[in-house]
Amino acid sequence: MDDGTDARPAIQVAGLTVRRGRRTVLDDVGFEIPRGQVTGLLGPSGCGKSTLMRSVVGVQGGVAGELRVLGEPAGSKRLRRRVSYATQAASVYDDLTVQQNLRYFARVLGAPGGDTERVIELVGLGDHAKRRVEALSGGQRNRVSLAAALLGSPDVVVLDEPTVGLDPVLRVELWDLFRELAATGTTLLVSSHVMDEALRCDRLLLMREGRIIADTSPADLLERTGTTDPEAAFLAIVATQGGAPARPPAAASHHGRHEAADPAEASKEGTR
Ligand SMILES: Nc1ncnc2c1ncn2[C@@H]1O[C@H](COP(=O)(O)OP(=O)(O)OP(=O)(O)O)[C@@H](O)[C@H]1O
Repeated sequence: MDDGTDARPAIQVAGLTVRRGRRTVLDDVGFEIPRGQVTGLLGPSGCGKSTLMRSVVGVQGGVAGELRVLGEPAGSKRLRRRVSYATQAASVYDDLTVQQNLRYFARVLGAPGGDTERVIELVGLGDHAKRRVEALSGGQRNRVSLAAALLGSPDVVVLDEPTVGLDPVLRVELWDLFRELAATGTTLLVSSHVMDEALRCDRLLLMREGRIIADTSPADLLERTGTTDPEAAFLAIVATQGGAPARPPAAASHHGRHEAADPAEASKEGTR
């Protein structure tokens, strides 16, 4: 666990450019993420959120630029147990129970005994611990994946759209969990295309078309744009940049999952 004595930002990114195939998917992106806070990465589908997260955890190919996590180069061995990542597609075994999945991941990660039960409770799956994952709903499966990302209490937790497919009550519960984790010193980077979730973050990175268009806090975002809701704020920022009107991120309530086109990339995906 991060002891909080290192004042450097948890994540430092400068001049990050990513090419996927012939496309420049991230274009000269730079930002810093403070420790012990929830930073939201928000933007419309396809703007590059997943690519950015994959870069931060060191599993993205075609990356140029400077990326440091907890002071180490992104993806370095020393970060293996300190940084966790839950992809959009739940990375779990269907034919095992929730508990068996997490016991397996706990062994692989060398997480302490008892951690399995702790994370199952944290994500609210206590009543489903003995059920096979194939019998769970999509949102419950995603929470198994989230639980795996919390094993071993990593210092930095990167979560790609963790609230997709959840009902409003569960969404609120998960955001409360993120806040609790941050209060104990964990740094969270959480992506969403639902702009309402912006208000639950400490910091915000708004993205559009491979660029960061705002690096701000929820209060500053609303004040700066003179708006009362984050969706309007996003549109206001796009307008000030002279861009074409964007389809507001929140307009999409459902959301397809990506598969890495490159099998090498796909094989690198996992909960950690
Ligand atoms: N394997 C790939 N090869 C080439 N281009 C890709 C590949 N994967 C994604 N892209 C493109 O990169 C861009 C960014 O994709 P990315 O998945 O990072 O966006 P996103 O903001 O996470 O979207 P979503 O919210 O829908 O998950 C998109 O335009 C997408 O079409």
